This record gives sequence, structure tokens and C-alpha cells, in this order.
Amino acid sequence: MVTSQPHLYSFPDTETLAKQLRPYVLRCQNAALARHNTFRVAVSGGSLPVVLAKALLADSNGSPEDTPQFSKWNIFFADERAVPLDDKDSNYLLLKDELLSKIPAELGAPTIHPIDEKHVRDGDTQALADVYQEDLMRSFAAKESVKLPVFDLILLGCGPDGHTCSLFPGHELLREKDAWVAAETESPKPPPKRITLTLPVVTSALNIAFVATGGGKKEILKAIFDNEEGHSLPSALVNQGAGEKVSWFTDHPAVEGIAFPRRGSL
Ligand SMILES: O=C(O)[C@H](O)[C@@H](O)[C@H](O)[C@H](O)COP(=O)(O)O
Repeated sequence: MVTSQPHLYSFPDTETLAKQLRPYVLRCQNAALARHNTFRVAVSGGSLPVVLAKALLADSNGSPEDTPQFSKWNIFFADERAVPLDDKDSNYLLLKDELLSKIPAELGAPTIHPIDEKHVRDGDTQALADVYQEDLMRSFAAKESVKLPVFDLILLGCGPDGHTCSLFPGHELLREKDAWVAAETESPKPPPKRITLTLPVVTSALNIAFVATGGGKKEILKAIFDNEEGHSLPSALVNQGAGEKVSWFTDHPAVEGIAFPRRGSL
């Protein structure tokens, strides 16, 4: 557990949120490119790909700092449903439809790391997770001493029950210490079979951003930020494990009535 606090930002609407998310993501990109000439990012499903597309496909001011260099991006999935890549439930398909297919050619094409459909077809969700972990190992563990992958940025959503990735409240997966990627076969939210990054991988990232909008998130965000009882929720565990590395991008309806201090700009 770290003692520093997450950053909570709140904006009037999703448009304004997306305008602020852009420089945040690009700062993460630019720092990563300066460090190791590649930007390793993990993304979630839900409403995130739409907001991310709004942020990243907006016109650049022309400066190198404000330009997504997609050819240097390696995009992984924070969680993925065990379905074919062309299934309507696939997070890959969602990201493809909302963002990847709309990237102008001059910005370059990112390297995408989708799940291996072979283990979707044979129904072996543990093998699906293991193969995805091997993909991460190839990308991150150049040295054998690497215990956990360190993403430059992980972009997350927060469900109305406080879940994030496919880490659900009270689930034994929250205690996983060793695996980088875990299989979930009885998700309380359909579809039941999924794979997910584990909590230690999420909290090891250099930057972690949640995007949570709408009045439907008000109760759960209050529990996460203000209430002792909410502290064991998966999204709260990310706050506790990563502290100031975490930034929450919310809109005003999502944080109405929350006492935790929030800011209107980065
Ligand atoms: O796999 C899933 O079931 C979804 O991807 C889910 O985890 C989503 O990210 C959150 O429920 C937040 O959803 P919203 O961003 O739509 O609020």
C-alpha cells in the first residue's frame, strides 16, 4: 500500500474531459518515447474507447508534443472477453471500431496485441490467459529478472459495482500475487469467460487513468473515495496500491456530493 493520494479530476461534460485526457495521454506517450522509444499502453472496454477516440483523433496543434505517434504504440487489453475478435462483445472490436479504424494514415499504425482466438475456440480460458501473459513477457521481460511488466499507461473504466479490468468485488483474483494475466470463468457480468491483468500489474504501471462518467457512477465513486466500506472494492485497491500514479477523469454528475478533493484541470 502507498500513502499518496490519487488525483481526482472532474469536468462539466465528456467533451471537456476528452480535451484534458488528450494532453495527459500524450505526456505519458512523450515520456515513454524519451525513455524507451516505445509506448506500452493497456486499454479497457466499456465507454473508454469512445472517449479515447474523442481525445486522440481531435486536431493536433501541430507541435510534436501534441501529436500521437501511433507507430510507436503497443496496445494491450487490460481485460478481454473470451469471444472471437469479430464478436460484438469483443473489447478488441470495440477499440477497432471506435479508434483504430479511424486513425489517419499519416499518424502511423499502432501494434495491437489481441487475444489468441485459438483458445477462444477450444474454450480453454486459462490457456487464453497464459498465452496473453507470454505475449506480455515477450514485450516486457527482456531480462529474466523482470517480476512484473511496467506499462507506461493503463486506461481503465470503473463498473457500477466498483470492478475494474475483470477484477470483481470480493473475488479471489484480487489476491493474485504472481500471475500477470488471470482467467475469469464466472464473471458476474456477462460474458462469463474473460482474461484480465492482475492487480499487481495494474498498480505497477507508471500511470493509471480511470474514465468514469455519468450520474450512474455517483454512488460507487462516493464509496471508493469517501467511505471506509468502499476500500476493498477493486477500483479502490488500485488507488491504494498506486496512489498518486492514478488519475481519475470524471464528469460532474459522477462525483456529485463527493467530499474527496477534486480539480477541474490538470
Ligand atoms: O468488460 C466489461 O464488462 C467492461 O469493459 C467493463 O469492465 C467496463 O469497463 C466498466 O463496467 C465500465 O464501463 P463504462 O465505462 O461503460 O462505465
